[in-house]
Amino acid sequence: MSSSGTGTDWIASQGTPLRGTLVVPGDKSVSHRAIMLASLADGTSRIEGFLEGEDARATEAIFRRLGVSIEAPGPGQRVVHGVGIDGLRAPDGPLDCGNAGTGMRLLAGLLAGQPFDSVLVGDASLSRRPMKRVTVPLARMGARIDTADGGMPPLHIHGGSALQGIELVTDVASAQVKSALLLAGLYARGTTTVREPHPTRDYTERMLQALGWPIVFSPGYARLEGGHRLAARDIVVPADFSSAAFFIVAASVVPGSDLLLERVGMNPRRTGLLHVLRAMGADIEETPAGEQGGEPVSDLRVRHAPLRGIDVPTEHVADMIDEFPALFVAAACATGATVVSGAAELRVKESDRIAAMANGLRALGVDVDEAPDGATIQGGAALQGGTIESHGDHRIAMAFAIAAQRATGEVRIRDVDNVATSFPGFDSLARGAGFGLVASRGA
Ligand SMILES: O=C(O)C1=C[C@@H](OP(=O)(O)O)[C@@H](O)[C@H](O)C1
Ligand SMILES: C=C(OP(=O)(O)O)C(=O)O
Repeated sequence: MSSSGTGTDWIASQGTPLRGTLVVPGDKSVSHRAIMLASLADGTSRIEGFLEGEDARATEAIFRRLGVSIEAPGPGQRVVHGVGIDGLRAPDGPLDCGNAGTGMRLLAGLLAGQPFDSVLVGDASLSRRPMKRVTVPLARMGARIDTADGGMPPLHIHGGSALQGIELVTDVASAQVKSALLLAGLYARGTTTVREPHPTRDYTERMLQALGWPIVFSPGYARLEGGHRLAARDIVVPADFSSAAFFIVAASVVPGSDLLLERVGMNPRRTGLLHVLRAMGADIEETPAGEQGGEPVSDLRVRHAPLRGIDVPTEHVADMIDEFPALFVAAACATGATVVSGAAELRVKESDRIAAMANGLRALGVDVDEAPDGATIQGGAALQGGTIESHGDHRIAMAFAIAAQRATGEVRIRDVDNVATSFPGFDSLARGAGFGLVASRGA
């Protein structure tokens, strides 16, 4: 997605207290994996709650190009006719991952094990994101992948390599890297073992197990061997915690709010934001609502509460990696300073999220000090109106839509089309809950 400002803008301003009951769309991480693993399974899998966002749809389109028949009988529904672990066929051209780091990195591992060549490309933002984190360890397994200069996409993956299972310790805490190695491990001789510096989301491991592939895993550790098969199974995708996070923060910071978010996915590797917000004084009542697709889900009732700044414990960073844009806004609305550290990964997401949030908050009158791996946000000052660059990053755009609900003037958020990658319909859901938010042609 371009960051030139030629797309849609939002004009956001204070609305009413946030009230009502919301269900946010399906989890992006689970949706990518559901398409991938159902495609490789023997038999037909039905997916419910599939995220109708551009990232997950890009992965779906890629598997169609790889010869998998996927029906879409209704919104959020997919019927995937699996071709079996060795059933993918060579694509007739480059495969477009769109804006999705998850799609490209997981596919790098999966396609490295195929007998055919493939090329993975992405949009302008994805084309600037680092891929050596997957290509270097995959090369140690025997994969042959060429990148552009500096380890950037496109990825030219040479098929027909004999992969060898090895033990790898990842340099960064990244579920994408871990998953790429495990997916290559499906095609490797012997055992692939991955250890992580901090535990990350384990959806790949859980879904492999649910589809019958023997795997041993615990936080920060996963081990599997090649040579098995996957059995088709129906998959229910829970609501995405990272999408719910914007409403959790919004209801916390807008006075008078009382919002119920129903059946939110509560995988413990995703919910770091809840610990941090509660430590800041947030009022979040959690009622377990059973399981969906093997994941715990809860109803979350969030009421406005005064927040105070904290030092964010680094142990929570990996468990809230996509929630920092929203957290920066909570910090700006809290009294006192909030210190974020150990979060250098934020600099290599869809945008440099530390710089994008620091610059945007400064434009609204907030004092922010940047560090290489985080920032100190001085909360408590009244937020002003202003113009914000989203840098074509969905999470930056949504974070500033929340900030605007506390601003004294109008906030123009530029270039918000990218929100459709993870949260299609965010603006209408937000307006329904009480946000002041209208779309406008980019100025
Ligand atoms: O595995 C996944 O589905 C994801 C892992 C995280 O990325 P990293 O693995 O780069 O931390 C996260 O930021 C991304 O939105 C989704
Ligand atoms: C970083 C994200 O996704 P991806 O890496 O898949 O582009 C995100 O959704 O915030």
